[in-house]
Amino acid sequence: MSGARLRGLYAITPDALTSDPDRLLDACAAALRGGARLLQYRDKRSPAPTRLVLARTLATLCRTHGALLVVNDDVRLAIEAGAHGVHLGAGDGSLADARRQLGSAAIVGATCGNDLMRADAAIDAGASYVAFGRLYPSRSKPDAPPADLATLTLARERWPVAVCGIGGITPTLAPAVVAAGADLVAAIDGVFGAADVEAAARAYAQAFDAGNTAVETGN
Ligand SMILES: Cc1ncc(COP(=O)(O)OP(=O)(O)O)c(N)n1
Ligand SMILES: Cc1nc(C(=O)O)sc1CCOP(=O)(O)O
Ligand SMILES: [Mg+2]
Repeated sequence: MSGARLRGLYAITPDALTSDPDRLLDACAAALRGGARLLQYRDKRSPAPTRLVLARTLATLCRTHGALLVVNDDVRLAIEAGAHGVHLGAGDGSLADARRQLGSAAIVGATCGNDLMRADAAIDAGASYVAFGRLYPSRSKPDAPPADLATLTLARERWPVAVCGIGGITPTLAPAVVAAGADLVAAIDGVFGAADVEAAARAYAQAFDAGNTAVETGN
């Protein structure tokens, strides 16, 4: 599936579950059953051996569901785990080096804030998608600087690579993000903070259904 266009719900693992692998794996399985197309393993707390075991298990789980695993921050872990790719922010190392190490079929995602020039440089360096956020107030990352839906629209018009929106996106807000031009809607709390993770993921996935016009701007 790596060669296919990236589109759909992009669920990102929450800090709250990284210390409880069984609950983490159950919640990720539910998100994938609900229709998440990409899963990001984002774990800044666990020791390296635990992260390798979890990343390998999540890569297998994603394959079982026809989905893709992206590892946050760590190219080496992505390779060792057999993940489909990596997501890198400004301080996480070179996108071009990641592309070289992972190969042409891998996913290499880049944090771009609200900055189209950063996106331009990321695409030149080989990014598969460019992520803009935070679009709404975020409980998971409250200090992330704000970004506009209009930036998604400009990026969508300008480049052929996938455009990702992130930050405070709930299932209710997802249709507005897709309407603005997002190919990928990334979310932590809206998926994994839900009482029913599978149902929440399904609600996000519906934002990508043709003809969904249930746009709520959140403003
Ligand atoms: C899809 C997606 N977009 C943005 C980020 C943020 O990455 P970064 O700026 O490196 O911050 P951390 O997530 O590492 O705290 C992301 N992880 N995923
Ligand atoms: C990890 C992350 N990066 C962001 C950015 O703007 O770059 S916002 C964010 C948190 C996303 O979680 P939630 O869906 O719970 O707001
Ligand atoms: Mg990072």
